[in-house]
Amino acid sequence: MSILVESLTKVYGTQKAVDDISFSANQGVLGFLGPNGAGKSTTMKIITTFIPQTAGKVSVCGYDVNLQQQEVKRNIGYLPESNPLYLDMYVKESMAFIASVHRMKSPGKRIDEIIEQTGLGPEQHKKIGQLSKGYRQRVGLAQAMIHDPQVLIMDEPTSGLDPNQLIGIRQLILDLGKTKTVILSTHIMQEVEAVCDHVIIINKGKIVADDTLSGLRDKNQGKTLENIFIGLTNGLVRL
Ligand SMILES: Nc1ncnc2c1ncn2[C@@H]1O[C@H](COP(=O)(O)OP(=O)(O)OP(=O)(O)O)[C@@H](O)[C@H]1O
Repeated sequence: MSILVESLTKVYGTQKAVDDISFSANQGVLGFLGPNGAGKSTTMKIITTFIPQTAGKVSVCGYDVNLQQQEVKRNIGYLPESNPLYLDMYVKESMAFIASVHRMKSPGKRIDEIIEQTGLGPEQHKKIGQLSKGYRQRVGLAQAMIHDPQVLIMDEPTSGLDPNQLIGIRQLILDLGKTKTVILSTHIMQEVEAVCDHVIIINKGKIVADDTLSGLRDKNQGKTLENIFIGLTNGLVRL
């Protein structure tokens, strides 16, 4: 199992952001959905070792996020929601920097490969600060993928992109899901329909649906994914 989350809870002060959730993920694209404040980013930050949990157990490729952080980081790529980038660095220079953080030896070939894969070729000689939002997002993706991790966690990777760029990034996510485990957090239901095999819906820190996209549709015949989401996150339906 690539990702195993067991009875995970996170409390910030008096606020319970994640409340005793369990799920697993394997190769493919898992859509991680929920309304604002549901606990998605918190869960992703725990899986990627950025913050500790209050209770429960999380492992990535068999490695415990608390006890084996280096192994987890080696196996995971993370594109956070507001992705911090070094605006003064050139695209290629930034890739080389991230490769050095991962202690990659002779990363030149891999950098060229990832620039090609993320469609950054035409912009690769620019500074990150000179890039459009969509291309900056591609830089973030390229940085998350440079060390070829088995697991990729993406927090709203297509927010603010134009329709052409959206298609490009979605295709990339779809391709990644053929060999890797991808967790994709998004508010765009069309995107979920386009790329996800498996869907988890979280509401107020609790999982209210965990199913394949087709399973979810079968159980809610005639409803759009948007209506299923609204029903589940307003407490009207429980699966
Ligand atoms: N550092 C923090 N300190 C206190 N409360 C926090 C902190 N980070 C998140 N929270 C709270 O935890 C809850 C879950 O937040 P989280 O960011 O995980 O939600 P989300 O599902 O990612 O939302 P969104 O879709 O808006 O990004 C929210 O009520 C939020 O205010």
